[in-house]
Amino acid sequence: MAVKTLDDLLGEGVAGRRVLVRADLNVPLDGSRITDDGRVRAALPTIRRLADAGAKVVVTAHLGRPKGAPDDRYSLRPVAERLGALLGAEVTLAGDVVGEQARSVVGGLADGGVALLENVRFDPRETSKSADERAELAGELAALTGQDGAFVSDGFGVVHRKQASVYDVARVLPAYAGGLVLAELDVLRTLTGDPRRPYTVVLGGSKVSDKLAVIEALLPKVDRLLVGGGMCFTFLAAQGHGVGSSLLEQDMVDTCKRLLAEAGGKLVLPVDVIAADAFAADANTRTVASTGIDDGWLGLDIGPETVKEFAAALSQAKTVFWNGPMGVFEMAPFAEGTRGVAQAIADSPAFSVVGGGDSAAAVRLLGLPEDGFSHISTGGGASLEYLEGKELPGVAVLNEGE
Ligand SMILES: Nc1ncnc2c1ncn2[C@@H]1O[C@H](COP(=O)(O)OP(=O)(O)O)[C@@H](O)[C@H]1O
Ligand SMILES: O=C(OP(=O)(O)O)[C@H](O)COP(=O)(O)O
Repeated sequence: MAVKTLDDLLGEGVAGRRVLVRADLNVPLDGSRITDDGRVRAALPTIRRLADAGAKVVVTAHLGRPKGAPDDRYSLRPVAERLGALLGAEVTLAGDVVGEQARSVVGGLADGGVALLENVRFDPRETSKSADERAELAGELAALTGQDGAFVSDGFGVVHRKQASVYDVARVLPAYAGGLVLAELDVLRTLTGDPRRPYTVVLGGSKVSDKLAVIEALLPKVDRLLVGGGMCFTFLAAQGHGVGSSLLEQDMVDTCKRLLAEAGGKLVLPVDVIAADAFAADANTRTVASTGIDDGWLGLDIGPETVKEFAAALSQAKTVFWNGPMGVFEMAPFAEGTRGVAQAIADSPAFSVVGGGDSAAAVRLLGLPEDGFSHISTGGGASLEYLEGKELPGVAVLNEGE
């Protein structure tokens, strides 16, 4: 049976009904200041359509990776304010996830009103490995919507997570795919069929163990895999090079050795890096060969020779997918690698997709031309897992409906 969509739900009529929307509002923050609100903007159309149709919209989302307990640093307060400002209507933030405050805020919603529940990862059941615990939270989220509630899955960036507010809740409430999820899948589908070649994938960022697992599946599908960012140091260590205090996934070193052997010349690593003596914008820095980062130093960006090599490979490509910044672009001394690679993609006529919260933010924050990319996706890990051919739990569950 085909997935039911937001259009189907609107066709059924939502006036006066409480509709739970899972959005991905995981925005980059500097303290409590949102540095890029791309994900909030991407969530607007679905929320707006439901509110305009008279639904009482209850949004649930996560921010960062808190440890399953309330933590003010990860509060969605700034997001509620931004969402309200962009909608032009007040968005009340419930002070908890499914507790008394959530029930009271949701109970007080008028038709067309929007409320945001506090960071769903404050509840340990959200990310629990126990299906029973997740189902319990899903039941409590569903209960907030009352008798004729519905669930709209619109957090594309999180559909690869088998979590209570993404997966389990869709088994309890009538579930519908939101416009953002459908639009993202439409674009990514074009990359899985028969991409124009050479097909070059660029990987970086800091979610190293998540993404190392993806490389194995991607290698046979791509012509070139350029690896920078925090990703590259486990590979450099696997080649026997010193990586100093750089981001390193020690227990993946053997996997990286195997991947390097399997990849032949397809997998391209940096030849130089910008090393720093501290993780700070005012650290001392030097450009060093990637074959030798001294103890006490850490690689925080790819170097200028690497940017040239990556840019040359990208200029040949006909299809490009990029996820993960090449360095700690949030600090100016370590932004040039990301800027150089992003510019090379923007300059190339290839069909190009950039995915990921931080990668998309980098494009905007570094002032690159957004129209240089064929598509800017809100999901990094989700896009990668889709391209890898993996089933996305948050999408698969929508197919389970009656
Ligand atoms: N060499 C590095 N060392 C540490 N962190 C890095 C390095 N390169 C990039 N990063 C960090 O990676 C983060 C983004 O990673 P990730 O979440 O995997 O990307 P995305 O959100 O685009 O999927 C950025 O905050 C950036 O500072
Ligand atoms: O930022 C996200 O993913 P991304 O960094 O892969 O784009 C999503 O909000 C998912 O977050 P998670 O990787 O903590 O589950």
